[in-house]
Amino acid sequence: MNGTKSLPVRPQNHERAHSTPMAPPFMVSAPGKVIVFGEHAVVHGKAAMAAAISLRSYLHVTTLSKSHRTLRLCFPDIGLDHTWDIDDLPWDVFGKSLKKPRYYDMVTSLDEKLVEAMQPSIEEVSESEPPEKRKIHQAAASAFLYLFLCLQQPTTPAAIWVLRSTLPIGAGLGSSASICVCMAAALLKQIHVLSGPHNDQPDEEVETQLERINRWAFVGELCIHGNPSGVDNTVSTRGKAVLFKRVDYTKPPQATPLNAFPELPLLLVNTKQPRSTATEVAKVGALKKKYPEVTEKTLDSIDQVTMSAYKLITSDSFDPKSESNIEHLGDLFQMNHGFLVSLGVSHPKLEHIRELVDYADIGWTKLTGAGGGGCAITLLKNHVNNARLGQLQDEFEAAGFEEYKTTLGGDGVGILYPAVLKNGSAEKGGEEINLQKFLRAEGADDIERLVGVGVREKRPEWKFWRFSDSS
Ligand SMILES: Nc1ncnc2c1ncn2[C@@H]1O[C@H](COP(=O)(O)OP(=O)(O)O)[C@@H](O)[C@H]1O
Ligand SMILES: C[C@@](O)(CCOP(=O)(O)O)CC(=O)O
Repeated sequence: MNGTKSLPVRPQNHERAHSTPMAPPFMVSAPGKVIVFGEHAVVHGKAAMAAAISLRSYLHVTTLSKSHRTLRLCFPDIGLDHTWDIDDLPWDVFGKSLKKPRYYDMVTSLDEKLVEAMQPSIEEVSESEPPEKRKIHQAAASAFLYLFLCLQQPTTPAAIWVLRSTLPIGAGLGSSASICVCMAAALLKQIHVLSGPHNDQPDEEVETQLERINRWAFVGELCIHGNPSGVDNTVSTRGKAVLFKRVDYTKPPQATPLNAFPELPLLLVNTKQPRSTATEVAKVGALKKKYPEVTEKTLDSIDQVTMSAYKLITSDSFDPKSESNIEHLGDLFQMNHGFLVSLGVSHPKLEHIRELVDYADIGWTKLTGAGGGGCAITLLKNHVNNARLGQLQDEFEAAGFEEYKTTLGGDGVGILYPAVLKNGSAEKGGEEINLQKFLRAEGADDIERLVGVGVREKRPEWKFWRFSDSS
């Protein structure tokens, strides 16, 4: 079935009239991240340090009555609107040659038979779009469909899935991981295999839920960019900050929480140069194949930088207000960036940001995420002159870059069930967030205002799986 062409798309009136929702609409949200140290090296078994940011994805699920048999994806950020008939999906691949995975299984690679069986359903997505756009649509649709087929049944109720994000897409801030975490959590919630989240949930139970979501989010990431390390989905699921390492892909990764991640004075700047994580990761893979020894040594050096930063940040004496501590961390930023340049994943626009900061002499810059464009982070020196900073920000703007205001170390995946917020609303019982309202929100600020998890204001209706010792 082809999707509607014009967006934003709302259900037709007759669609609404015939739909007696079986379950209330609900929402799921998960954050993006910045990799502070160790991108790319982490794909090759080295350590990385990453923190959740306050920019997030939001997924809204409306279950339809039994008279409907459709599965509709409405992802307006990328202009995707596609509807499948649930009965046309390749359910019969399971049981023949392929055992259907269970929701608690650990899946670490994509099954070629399932990928192949899904192909006709993916081929019909955005047929009339230009190839580049179609690729973006098909990547997101494949991640969803793969998880849907693995986790749900042919008898699953019809639903409309609306996804919106306040994250820039393909800019190194983990947009793909945050949407995969949302999809995995919502699909698991729909089949009632998640307990909570609720206050006083024992830590072991919290761990089980987060692990379950994270495993499936990783599978979604496999569909979008082929060879993910898992750091992005891990920090997006768990929130806060983590030191992450995955040596053996058949086992869960090591993720050491960094609950007391320091409040670092960071600038986050987007070159707006589009690139794909898959391409950048493949570049490093090719370099390693061509020059195994030198590349391995460079990756090892990045590992040492990351571990050195970890030691520094977690030492009792670390104080972000201390000039020498910040300078130490800044030197590590500079070294990490240099190694990434030598791996070939920088971009002239990223170098331009670094040069502007270097000329202003107010901090240390490194690319963050896959590079090749996307974002850079700058660690500011203490006592930076405001006028100088303002001038630098003007220079960023003049170069066509965009700066984001964000805080580090927030909550991971959260659920709003049902999709109702008090919002100081006069509506009895609170304001119901239906999909029309969600689709009408214009831009990131409006999305935050309507359904944001509450970085600026308290939104207690959003629930998170939190450990007892996390502040
Ligand atoms: N808001 C969104 N809506 C739909 N798809 C998205 C969204 N954000 C990310 N994606 C999917 O993720 C892909 C970007 O992934 P990637 O190249 O890894 O970039 P990033 O560094 O932002 O994670 C997009 O091509 C698209 O398929
Ligand atoms: C380059 C890498 O280390 C980070 C990619 O981050 P992003 O997709 O650019 O946000 C890849 C990975 O860890 O899977």
